[in-house]
Amino acid sequence: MNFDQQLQNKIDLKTKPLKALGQLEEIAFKIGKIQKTLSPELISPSLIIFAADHGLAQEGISAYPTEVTQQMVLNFLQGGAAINVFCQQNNINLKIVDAGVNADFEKNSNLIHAKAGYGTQNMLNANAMTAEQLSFCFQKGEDIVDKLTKSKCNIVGFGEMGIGNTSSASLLMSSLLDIPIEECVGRGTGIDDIQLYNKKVILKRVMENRGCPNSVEEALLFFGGFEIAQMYSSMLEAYRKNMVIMIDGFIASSAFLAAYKIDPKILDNALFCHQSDEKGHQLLLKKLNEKAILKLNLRLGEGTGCAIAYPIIKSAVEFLNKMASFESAKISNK
Ligand SMILES: Cc1cc2ncn([C@H]3O[C@H](COP(=O)(O)O)[C@@H](O)[C@H]3O)c2cc1C
Ligand SMILES: O=C(O)c1cccnc1
Repeated sequence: MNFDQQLQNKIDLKTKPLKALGQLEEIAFKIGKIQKTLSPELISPSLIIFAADHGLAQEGISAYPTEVTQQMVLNFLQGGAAINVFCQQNNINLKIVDAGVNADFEKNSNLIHAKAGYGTQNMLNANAMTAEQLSFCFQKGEDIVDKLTKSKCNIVGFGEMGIGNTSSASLLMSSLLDIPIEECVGRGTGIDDIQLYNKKVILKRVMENRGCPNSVEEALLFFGGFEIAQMYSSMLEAYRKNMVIMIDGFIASSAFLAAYKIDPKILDNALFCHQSDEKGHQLLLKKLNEKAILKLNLRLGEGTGCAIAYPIIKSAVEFLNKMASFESAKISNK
């Protein structure tokens, strides 16, 4: 029996009808395969929120003002956001990264300073970032995950905060998958019909003004943001370090899509924690041929889908390690 067969056999011989633990069995198989063991472990689960501002937010493409990005970073540091509550509930270690917020923050042990600028450029008039800023983001994203693995962490989720970033995510999705932008644009923080119409017009104009990117790097350079570029390189580094990678909603998935375009094998390490209500996410998952763990109509970001799905992921590992087999429990198998 090869390793895959041994792992499947261990799952199949648990005291349950064949396949009766459904998607939990797929998760257990995936994690066993990542860690190349029949007895996988989840160590020091962590979640990193990348925060940054977006120049395009000046164009009225979000329901909320840009100051909310910096205000939410303070909320994360004070423990008051949704992600704080769910991370605390599930013992997930949380770090916040200032990837390029339009404000300066006081030193804080939970805040990582990785500022590429005070927000991206307005993409209508210029590339979101310079080549220097992009390579800075790549370096920081890698360093952050590298440091995390020093604490033996082997499972990491990625979240984000940045008013206007559903626009970046839609532009990345449209350009990387060659799908018309209309199919990739949604209501983000909850814009109304008129604002949605305006958002589509603006994003079409961005695409005309920037042109068609010739590479993943160029797509990130054109459409940003700093938090998405850092998430992208962090995900690739997490893959190189063979971690289990938890993917949140639409925005995190757009960063993942960019990473996938560079190295499709990253899919082997990824768990899509939930299907966001943001239009575009369902199609993105379909294009990757991936099924999310949860569908709770969340449309928040911050990594909340990862933190909520984590106990389910843990259940998959627990049943694989702790459930009796037909043989050990002396139960008749068919
Ligand atoms: C209070 C508040 C908390 C948030 N936490 C995440 N987002 C989410 O909404 C933003 C994306 O939506 P859009 O592109 O429409 O601006 C991101 O910051 C995302 O993380 C929030 C948004 C708000 C207003
Ligand atoms: O799915 C997401 O990541 C999302 C959706 C809406 C707003 N912010 C984030």
